[in-house]
Amino acid sequence: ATGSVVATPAQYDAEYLSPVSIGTPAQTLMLDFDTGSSDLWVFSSETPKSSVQGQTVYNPSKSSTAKKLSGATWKISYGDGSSSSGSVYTDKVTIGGLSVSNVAVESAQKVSREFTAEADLDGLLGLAFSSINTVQPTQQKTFFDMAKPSLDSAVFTADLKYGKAGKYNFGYIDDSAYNGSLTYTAVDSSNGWWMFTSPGYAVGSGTLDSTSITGIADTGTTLLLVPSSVVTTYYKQIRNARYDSSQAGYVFPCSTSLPSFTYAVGNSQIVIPGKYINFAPVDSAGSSCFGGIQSDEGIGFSIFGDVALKAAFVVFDGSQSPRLGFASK
Ligand SMILES: O=C(CN1CCCCC1)Nc1ccc2c(c1)OCO2
Repeated sequence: ATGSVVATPAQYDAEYLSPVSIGTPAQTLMLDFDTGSSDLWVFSSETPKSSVQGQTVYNPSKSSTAKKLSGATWKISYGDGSSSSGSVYTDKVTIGGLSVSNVAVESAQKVSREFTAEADLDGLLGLAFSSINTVQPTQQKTFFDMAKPSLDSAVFTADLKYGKAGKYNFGYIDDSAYNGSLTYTAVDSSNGWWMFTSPGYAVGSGTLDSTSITGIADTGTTLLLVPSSVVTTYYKQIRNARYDSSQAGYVFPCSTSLPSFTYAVGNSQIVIPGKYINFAPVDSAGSSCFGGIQSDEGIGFSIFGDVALKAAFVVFDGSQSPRLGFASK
């Protein structure tokens, strides 16, 4: 089996949302596919009304295929400080024509204010390793792990785009979606993430600096978060860029033309065009813009978020020895 679903950007490409059908008859919600976590959770009929502001909710009592996972609970907090928690059902989940039965659908009984404020986001679909799923007392498998036995190939691919709809595919690699060839690189999944080491980077047309960057391929994080030495080197190339402590990041005039940022993958390179690194205006006047490359200070590793991933076609290979494949496009 295979599946293919659109990934539509929201809020200046801050997140990408995909339609997911849950239950019988189908209840379709817009979920944020997150390769940085491993819980499929949704706004639901159990979410306090005061916490639901525009989201579409999943109602298990209206699904003939829903089953309560008795005694199971979940609780998750993300690097940006947001969090959610609740109860667990199993139900049929269909993504882009790919149907999987008995998938753990985690019903939110609490969500933090960041999620309430995100009217377009109805939940998350975790695509990291099942070893970091938060359901207790019985840890649950991700949608991808549940689908794997039925897939033509044990892979999914992320083809996110700048300011327009991209795609997530399951079970196959669309060789027409990228240029040249895929370069595969080793993954350390021991902490549950798609972690890899980029052997170097370059700013603009400069030569490759062989400072390696170890981080996770994370579709759920908006920006590229890298060591401060790399951040400093990048913004040093931009006359009017400065660190704005009130924004806790580098900003520059929105009219600035930005240098590209290149990250190495094995012996090949992915070039992030400068315009991808102008993330969003920090003020309504739109005079000052927030950089798409910021520091990974305090995280413990770097994060190749959407700013980095949307410059590539990325294969998440979930075979016996997981690996990541990158190609330019
Ligand atoms: O929290 C996230 C991504 N997260 C995915 C689920 C929705 C809410 C955002 N990323 C993240 C991860 C580490 C961080 C960080 C942000 O800010 C500082 O460290």
